[in-house]
Amino acid sequence: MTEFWQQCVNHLSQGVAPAHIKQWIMPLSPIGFNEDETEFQIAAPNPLKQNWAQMYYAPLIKSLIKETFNHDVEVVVLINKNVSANKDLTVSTATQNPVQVKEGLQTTPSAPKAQHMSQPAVETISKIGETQISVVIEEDEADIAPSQPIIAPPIHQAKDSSSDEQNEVAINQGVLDVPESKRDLYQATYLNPNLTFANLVVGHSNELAEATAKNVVRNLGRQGYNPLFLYGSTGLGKTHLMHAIGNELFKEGKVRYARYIHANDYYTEISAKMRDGKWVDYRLQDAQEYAKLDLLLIDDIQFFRNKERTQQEFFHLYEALVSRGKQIVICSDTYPRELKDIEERLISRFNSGMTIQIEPPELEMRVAILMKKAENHHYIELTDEAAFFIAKHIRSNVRELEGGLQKVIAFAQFRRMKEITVDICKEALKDLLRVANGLITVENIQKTVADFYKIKVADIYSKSRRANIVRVRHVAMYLAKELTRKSLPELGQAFGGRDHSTVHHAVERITELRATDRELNHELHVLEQTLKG
Ligand SMILES: Nc1ncnc2c1ncn2[C@@H]1O[C@H](COP(=O)(O)OP(=O)(O)OP(=O)(O)O)[C@@H](O)[C@H]1O
Repeated sequence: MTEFWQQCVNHLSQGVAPAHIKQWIMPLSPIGFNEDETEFQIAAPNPLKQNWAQMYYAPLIKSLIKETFNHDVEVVVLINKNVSANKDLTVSTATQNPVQVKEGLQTTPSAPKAQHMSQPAVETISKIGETQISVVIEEDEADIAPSQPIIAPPIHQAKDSSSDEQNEVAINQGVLDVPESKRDLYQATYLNPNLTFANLVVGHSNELAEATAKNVVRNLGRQGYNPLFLYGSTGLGKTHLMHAIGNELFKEGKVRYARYIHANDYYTEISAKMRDGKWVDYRLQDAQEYAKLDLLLIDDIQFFRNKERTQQEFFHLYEALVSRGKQIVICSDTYPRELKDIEERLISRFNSGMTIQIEPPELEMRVAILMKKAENHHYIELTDEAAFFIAKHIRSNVRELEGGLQKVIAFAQFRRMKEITVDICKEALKDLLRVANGLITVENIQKTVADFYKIKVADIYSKSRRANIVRVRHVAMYLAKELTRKSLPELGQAFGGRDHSTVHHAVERITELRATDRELNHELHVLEQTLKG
């Protein structure tokens, strides 16, 4: 058992930061097989570590058991608060470096090494109950210069899938490393190599979407999966998943010509050609190029709203691709039937493949995402309590969660603190907590906005259609959506009994304007700061 557990630890530790090993892997200990040998049980000291281990480590241990003992078992992680091993663990954090499995004990191919790796520096022996665990820590220059962006090694680095080096796309430290021969092709895809399946955290809210995305990779262009239509609110990982599909397909050599494009950029391309009198050129060249694609990934399709010419053009492209069995993946903030001002023939096509929703992540998943993102920053340690604290207070979406973590890290770095505690989070996220704790009310927003633009609060509730009043009302609605947890119907009610769609429209309008109107952006910034105190 000791030897086998050593193998498990080695396997789980590959390419993983020491802080992470110390925090997540070392606290686990083997219990053993149950009586009828259908389960291999592991003990974890608390529910968080139990969840994490069940989600990420159990499948790997299961396959290792299959490999080693040729035995199919379920791996079950149980809580045992008395895992006394925790006290005895002595994983060195003297260097904050990737851990390589000690030679001779290794049973699986080692993870690709970071480019600057030097010789092993420290060998550490840890004790779990009766089990001796050893890991060798190596020096890595990347850690010496933490200010450089470091891409997190995924918990388990993907292994190179092909022996044909010419056609191989290796994954190195979570970044797609595209061979020279394919670099131009890859660049033309506009894919982001950092958005992969390996660094996507999977939980209840996106497990179906992730599984379906992987099915698309397996069944490329197959009816029933084409198009894949992913929808959900902002910042939940739709774009990430879309890029992951593209990267995986490119890596596996299943597509040669792929393209990721935001719907608004597609529209801009088309309208620029029309404006410049180059429509014929567009149809003869650009449109032909699009039609050659093996894979089209189009983001935020709701931006096609009311853009009739773009919709027509896209319809022709869609038909050209799907009729040749080429894959299309679409993202949207809503499901196809709910899309506004989009041609019926497009909507019915969007509906004809696989439509999957991504939902906001639940607490455990938010914690897991934070832990995963914190791995990118080898020079800090995010404590379990701090991760829980952030996850409890930032619930809306992953983008905001990332923003919160960045704030906390910047705050800790500025004060030269390595360990991120709840106190640091409270201090760093003061603004955010005011919002989260409901200290900002709709009434407060209405009053502040009315004062700022020098109109009466009553005008905001009123039915007035005067342009300046409508604009101020929209700004107040936008801020109320951003800074409170009220739903759209609740906000409609708070703004003089209006329909939720009115608030939705106001939020969309101000969001769009804010991206282009610097003055409005500045005003909103001032208002946000005033309201957050
Ligand atoms: N499950 C996840 N695991 C890891 N990172 C995630 C996950 N979900 C989202 N993210 C990260 O959160 C950020 C926002 O995600 P993304 O841009 O994919 O959201 P989106 O749903 O496309 O939002 P929008 O509709 O606003 O475009 C990205 O940095 C992404 O990598």
